[in-house]
Amino acid sequence: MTAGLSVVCRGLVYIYRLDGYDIVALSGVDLDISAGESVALLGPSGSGKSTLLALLAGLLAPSAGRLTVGEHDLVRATAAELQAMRAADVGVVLQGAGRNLLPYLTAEQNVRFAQRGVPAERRRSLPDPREVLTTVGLTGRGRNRQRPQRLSPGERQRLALAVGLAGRPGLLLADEPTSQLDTRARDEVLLALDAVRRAGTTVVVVTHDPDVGRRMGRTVTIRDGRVGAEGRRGEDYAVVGRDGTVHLPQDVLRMLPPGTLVGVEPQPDGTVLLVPARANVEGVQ
Ligand SMILES: Nc1ncnc2c1ncn2[C@@H]1O[C@H](COP(=O)(O)OP(=O)(O)OP(=O)(O)O)[C@@H](O)[C@H]1O
Repeated sequence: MTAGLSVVCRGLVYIYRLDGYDIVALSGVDLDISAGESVALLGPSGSGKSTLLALLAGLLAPSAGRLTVGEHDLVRATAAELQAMRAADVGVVLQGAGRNLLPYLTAEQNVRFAQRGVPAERRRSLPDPREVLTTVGLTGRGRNRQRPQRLSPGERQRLALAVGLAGRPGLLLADEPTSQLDTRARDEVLLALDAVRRAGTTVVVVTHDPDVGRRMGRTVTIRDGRVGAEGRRGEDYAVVGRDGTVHLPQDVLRMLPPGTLVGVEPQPDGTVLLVPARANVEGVQ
């Protein structure tokens, strides 16, 4: 078993500075992920998913707010501490399997190479590369001795996962691990992610694929740089932001387009009614 790492984001902000302009990619993310939990990050293009993943990986430093991964405070950490965290505790699988792999090494050598980055005192307790390949279903038929080019797209993606897992991280982050795969290859990757989860690793996956979301147990939808909605055990919820705003689901937004005046009426049974103002009410257009 691997000791999964928890994640805490509080009012997390990230601003890109580009040609003198500020681009606010994350505008106050509040998110708790428990040790060993698996979460799919969903959301429209440009909503900030990849930026959040890069912050969790310690590849970007927060502009404001709080962020901890296990015992690591990623706001206070020095560059050397972040590097040590990445080497020992966090596995990152970049979008596009090939970007994670060295083409001239075999599958087994790719995993072994990734293990070299782990601090020496931890390296002794790492699993054999073949064991890591077994976790992602990549054993048999001599696949451990194949170079990435000789593997199928699904196998390559699973090898990329194995490379991310090589150092037995407490947190695995994967950006779009099932994109550009056919249904069968995608199912193989999902099975591999199930195995990673069962081993106790915390898993955060950025995806556009609703099936991946369903499989992960919990979905977190990023909208306009913050958590807009969550799905848990098949139920969908809007999330109240720290400023009291709520992103309404699309079907409700069609009934209450932006600019609609609504009365917010708490009910005795604990529910809350949103009542659109009638257009003929005096003073209300
Ligand atoms: N390197 C960068 N420099 C400037 N702005 C950036 C940079 N990377 C992302 N952005 C901007 O930050 C915002 C969030 O981008 P991000 O890539 O995190 O979103 P995303 O949800 O992952 O999108 P996608 O699903 O298309 O990958 C967008 O407005 C994007 O244009």
